[in-house]
Amino acid sequence: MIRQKIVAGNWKMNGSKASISSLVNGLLEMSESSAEVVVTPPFPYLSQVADVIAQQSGLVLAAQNLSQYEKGAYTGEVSTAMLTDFKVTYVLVGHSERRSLYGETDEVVAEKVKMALSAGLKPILCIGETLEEREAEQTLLVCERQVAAVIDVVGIQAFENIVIAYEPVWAIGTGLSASAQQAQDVHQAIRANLASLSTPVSEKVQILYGGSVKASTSAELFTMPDVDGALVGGASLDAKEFLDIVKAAG
Ligand SMILES: O=C(CO)COP(=O)(O)O
Repeated sequence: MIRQKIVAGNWKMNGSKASISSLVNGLLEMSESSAEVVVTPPFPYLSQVADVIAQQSGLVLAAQNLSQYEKGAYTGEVSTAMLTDFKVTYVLVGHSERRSLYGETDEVVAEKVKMALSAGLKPILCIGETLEEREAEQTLLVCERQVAAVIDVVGIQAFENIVIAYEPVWAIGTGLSASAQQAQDVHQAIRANLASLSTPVSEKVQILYGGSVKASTSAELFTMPDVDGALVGGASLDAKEFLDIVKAAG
């Protein structure tokens, strides 16, 4: 099955009004691409980016996080209704930084996925093992556990509307990317695991790779049959570098 590639930039906690304006303007130089191109600004800049991309199709808006609660006394949180108000399409859920620095458990991640889906947002479910877990040969076990926790809450069919991002923790922000083959091996195993529950769903689900993706490594990465795009951190802060990754996706 042909799956559309997604190239998503996760800007994390970076930028200012001025730098984000110039980054988005740089991205508007994008030429035709068969890939879906997604940008994920920090919350305060969603509106600024939404306004620019409303006038220029080709970029799709994502948020970095959401609350698992609907509304009310949750100081500092952002609800799905607020995200849909700004025409957000995708939302990252369970990024490893959220899991490790903010204590998001598999259960919280699953609740957030459920909340996102109920509002019509598409979750990009981030999974991946630490270096310690890889060395203990637990990579697949960890990924399967993280996916299973979500299946338990939303069911396998819901994965028709969920994107998976495999982001090995040891490759995030370290400059140490997984090789294209290492990514392919894990993606294939994740898909096979989903196939044991539903082949149509497993064939449809897009699995992105994230972790030190650069323009120079992305071409090989995108030749892998089970790699359906990339979730890019650092390199997405540079318009030219990011657009080169988009180009490599086709
Ligand atoms: O965490 C990531 C994307 O969500 C990857 O970050 P880097 O590309 O900076 O390693």
